[in-house]
Amino acid sequence: MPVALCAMSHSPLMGRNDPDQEVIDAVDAAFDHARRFIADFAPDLIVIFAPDHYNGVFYDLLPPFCIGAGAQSVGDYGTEAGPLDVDRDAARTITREVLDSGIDAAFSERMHVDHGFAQALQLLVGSIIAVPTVPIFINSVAEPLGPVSRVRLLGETVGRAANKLDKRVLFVGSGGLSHDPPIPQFTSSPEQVRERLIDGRNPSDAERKAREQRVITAGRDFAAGTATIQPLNPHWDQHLLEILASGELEQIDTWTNDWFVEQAGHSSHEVRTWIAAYAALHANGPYQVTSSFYRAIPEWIAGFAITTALTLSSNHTK
Ligand SMILES: O=C(O)CCc1cccc(O)c1O
Ligand SMILES: [Fe+2]
Repeated sequence: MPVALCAMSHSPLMGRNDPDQEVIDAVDAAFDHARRFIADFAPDLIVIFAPDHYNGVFYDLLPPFCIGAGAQSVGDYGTEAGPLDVDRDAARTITREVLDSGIDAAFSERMHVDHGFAQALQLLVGSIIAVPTVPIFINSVAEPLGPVSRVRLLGETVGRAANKLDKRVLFVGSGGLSHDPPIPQFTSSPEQVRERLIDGRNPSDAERKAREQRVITAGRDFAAGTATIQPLNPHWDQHLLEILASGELEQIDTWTNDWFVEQAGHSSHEVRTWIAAYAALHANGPYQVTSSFYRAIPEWIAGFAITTALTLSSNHTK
């Protein structure tokens, strides 16, 4: 069965701290294109790779990867809350293949997910329950992180597993590219913040709002040039997009985690979700990027990209 890919940056500052209308229109057009691409492909299943931002996964038990056979969206930043429509059988099949191949992914029957998953699903297919989904968490925020090469191998095995499902599978990656929003680092945080990073589920409405407001304010300051957060890096972003489009994903294996941070900020690790999605596509044969949008958007604290891709064998088949 054919497979396809859509990878996209997310940012909860969309609609909250907007850039010029011209930029919004360009992003809207790129999302319209992605939505049409997905509608034309008509996926039976979405396998979505996304990070978490201390809303669903915490330092009390922090796996590098986790596959959900059931998942619950926390509804941060006004995203849709509640259960995702998870294809439990597909999740178990994929998990077995991943574990058999020697990738020690965690597994959850009730994975808690945040805007990393929900915003992507809402923007691409309208809702967190529009299309049966297998959600795959990739830690991209909470250090320490393992080598990025492992993410490629995870994606590859997920791609092989998806190939055996007898379903039209869309791989989605959600996150990135260069950006450094104000997410606390455990080692440099005071005790009270550490506690929230260890076990911060179910914050009060006031706590959640205060946190969200801090990020929104940071976006305003960043766009005004008065924030201390790291600049976006459009050159690095373009370079990454070129490598992903080339299919030579092993090139990224040599990039160290420190280099990601130096070049593109702490949250650039979120491109792990893109690497996994592209590796999953790659496992199904040579592919072609069919559309690629990029803008550096400081208002959203995001090197913001949207790409779509198809394996050559899925082109023009249905
Ligand atoms: O609230 C947070 O923890 C971070 C929100 C956030 C902001 C900009 C870009 C992102 O990718 C993102 O996730
Ligand atoms: Fe993010």
